[in-house]
Amino acid sequence: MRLLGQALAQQIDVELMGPAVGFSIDQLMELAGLSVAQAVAREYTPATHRSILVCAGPGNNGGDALVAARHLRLFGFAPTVHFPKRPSKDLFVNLVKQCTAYGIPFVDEIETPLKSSQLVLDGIFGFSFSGDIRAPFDSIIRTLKASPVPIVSIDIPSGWNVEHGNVGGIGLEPEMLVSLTSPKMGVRGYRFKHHYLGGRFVPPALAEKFSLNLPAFPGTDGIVRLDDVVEGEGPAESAKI
Ligand SMILES: NC(=O)C1=CN([C@@H]2O[C@H](COP(=O)(O)OP(=O)(O)OC[C@H]3O[C@@H](n4cnc5c(N)ncnc54)[C@H](O)[C@@H]3O)[C@@H](O)[C@H]2O)[C@H](O)CC1
Ligand SMILES: [K+]
Repeated sequence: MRLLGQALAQQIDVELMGPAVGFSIDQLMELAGLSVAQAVAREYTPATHRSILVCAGPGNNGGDALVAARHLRLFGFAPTVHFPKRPSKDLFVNLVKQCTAYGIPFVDEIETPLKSSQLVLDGIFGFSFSGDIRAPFDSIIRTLKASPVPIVSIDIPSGWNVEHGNVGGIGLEPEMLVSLTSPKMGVRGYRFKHHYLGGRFVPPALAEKFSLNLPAFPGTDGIVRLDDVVEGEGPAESAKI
């Protein structure tokens, strides 16, 4: 598999939504979030991990988390969402509306709900994260790091540099990662307890164009388990596993 740097991940995103392919962000986000919920349900059950604290950030990684929350609710889990910085775009307003219609509560702080959660879903930052973690996400990430509740991260653990990984150890340390499109360079060399690839939406011609070398998704599944340590070599943008 080709590991993606920040620029390449963003370029593929742009091409997916460009004139040649024609996806809308809503479509991609729905498929991404559904695959995250399916991967969570593959590894955890409502009997043991019913209460899930979903932390949604200010970008599309947060949108994926809101979509996943909605599907997790239908799969028998009880998500609670913390979404402190909400974009004004219709897409996000409607995702909040949908969660509310599904009876999913929104909370203003995470300390209390974290104590009664069995799992955290990390949709704080994705492939556009860079620089030092700004408020309020700095304290959210600190609180999550200090908690024993296991974390599932969407696309890349939040706080990790997309290309260089957990620089300074400031990022989350999830037990599960659901990479979307293809794993990011920052996770090279790490072994997660569970690592899945989701986001089964890349047209074969685009995968070919970028030499993504994606694994086969079994049957009709939207997810595939990646068992190996994420390895890769070569310069930025061209690392492979
Ligand atoms: N093709 C795909 O794989 C798809 C992936 N999806 C998901 O989208 C995210 C990437 O979304 P994007 O909106 O580009 O960015 P982020 O979610 O990473 O967040 C940007 C957001 O965060 C703010 N920010 C950046 N750095 C910091 C910082 N240091 N401190 C505080 N805030 C920061 C920034 O200002 C923005 O507001 C990808 O990872 C997938 O999860 C799509 O859903 C579908 C297609
Ligand atoms: K994340």
